[in-house]
Amino acid sequence: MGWGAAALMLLLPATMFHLLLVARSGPARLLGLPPYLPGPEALWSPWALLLWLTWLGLQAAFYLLPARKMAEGQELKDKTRLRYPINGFQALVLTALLVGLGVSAGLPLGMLTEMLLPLAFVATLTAFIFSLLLYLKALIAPASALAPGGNSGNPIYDFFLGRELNPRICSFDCKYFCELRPGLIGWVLINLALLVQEAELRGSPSLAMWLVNGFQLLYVGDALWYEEAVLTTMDITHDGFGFMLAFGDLAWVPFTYSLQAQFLLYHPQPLELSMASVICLINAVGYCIFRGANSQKNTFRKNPSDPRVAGLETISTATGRQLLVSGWWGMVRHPNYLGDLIMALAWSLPCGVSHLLPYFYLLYFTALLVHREARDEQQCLQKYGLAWREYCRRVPYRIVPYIY
Ligand SMILES: NC(=O)C1=CN([C@@H]2O[C@H](COP(=O)(O)OP(=O)(O)OC[C@H]3O[C@@H](n4cnc5c(N)ncnc54)[C@H](OP(=O)(O)O)[C@@H]3O)[C@@H](O)[C@H]2O)C=CC1
Ligand SMILES: CC(C)CCC[C@@H](C)[C@H]1CC=C2C3=C(CC[C@@]21C)[C@@]1(C)CC[C@H](O)C(C)(C)[C@@H]1CC3
Repeated sequence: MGWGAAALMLLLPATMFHLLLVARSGPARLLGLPPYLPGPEALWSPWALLLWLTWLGLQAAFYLLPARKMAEGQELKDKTRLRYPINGFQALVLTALLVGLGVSAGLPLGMLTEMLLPLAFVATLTAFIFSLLLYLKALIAPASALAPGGNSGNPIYDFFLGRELNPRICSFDCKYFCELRPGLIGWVLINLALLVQEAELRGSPSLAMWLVNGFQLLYVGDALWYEEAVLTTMDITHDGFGFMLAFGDLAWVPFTYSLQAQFLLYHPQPLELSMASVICLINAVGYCIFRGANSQKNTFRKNPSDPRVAGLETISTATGRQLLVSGWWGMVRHPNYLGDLIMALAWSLPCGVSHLLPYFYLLYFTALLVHREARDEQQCLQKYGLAWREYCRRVPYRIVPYIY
């Protein structure tokens, strides 16, 4: 258990650096060796550290600004509910305004692309230090504040999965903040820097770069617009906050999710308008399924008699909650994952089919969602018992109709 966690703690950052190095290399081979191994001078830069800490500080300041709404989380073991500020979209807009002001005052945004390696390094370092502090903090937390997993007694495993469910410093919720702000907004900022750099190098950004930027901005904008929905995801309600999530949120998301744009900067791809239209259509279909399914479930969970969901067929469970068996949730058991995967395909297609590298996200994401689906299935079976079995009988496919 501890060995597996230790191996992942080495493997995940190594994979991220591999991707960063390979994306800028000529052959861009996902499965090949990286072109060179970066020395300390390529990884360490005090400027990158300063920039990273400023970024975290800025996002933390935006988090603390008055919010348009305070939302309540799920009920905790001690029957209390935490409150969360809903101002993520506001943070995105304020960041965009600040960056816009900076660029018009001559800030060389494209230069950010030269700093990706040292930035990824300091983000990884921060994730390690942060997880260590979280681990220590959990030692003095009451038992009711601990996550169901991550408390095995094996320090390496617990450090990796995270011991405390909702670590907070006063009202500042560390996990909720990291899940949506620095990493997700950082991802679209890196994408934008790559677009600006491409324009500087080649006169204008390519159509492929526009598409990747547009699609991923839509995804991040959507996540922040519907921020409240993240409060019901298993990351917030079930998983502890340890190295996996800290590294995932702070380093993995911004530096590997921007892989397609990184690839395009170093490997420009021609894209015809007709093909671009097909790709836009694929993204739109994926987005409609993803948003439709997530909103349908959230509306239903908030108020089952809401007219938008009141006509849907349901199964009653012994807990008093109901399960949807028609609408999006009657098509497959995880229609939101299906939509997300279709979008992931649309993000890679602008990069052409000559390289496997831009499809890394699609491959990784498929593995992540298949694993996540199995975990969720297990939890639902425990929660709903026979009613869940009945749901599985009526909706036999998990993610892809007639296939899986
Ligand atoms: N881009 C990325 O890296 C990632 C994106 N995601 C995305 O995050 C989103 C949230 O995913 P996730 O938190 O995993 O899971 P879901 O949003 O799918 O939530 C699963 C929960 O929904 C409820 N549920 C399941 N079936 C039904 C039904 N038929 N009727 C009503 N409620 C049902 C159950 O909880 P209950 O009954 O308690 O309400 C279940 O535990 C997804 O869109 C996913 O694609 C996720 C991970 C990574
Ligand atoms: C480093 C590991 C290999 C894996 C780490 C996993 C994390 C990167 C993901 C776990 C769940 C996530 C979610 C989103 C981003 C990726 C992580 C943190 C999410 C914020 C993306 C935007 C979506 O709209 C969402 C539904 C809000 C997502 C919630 C889960």
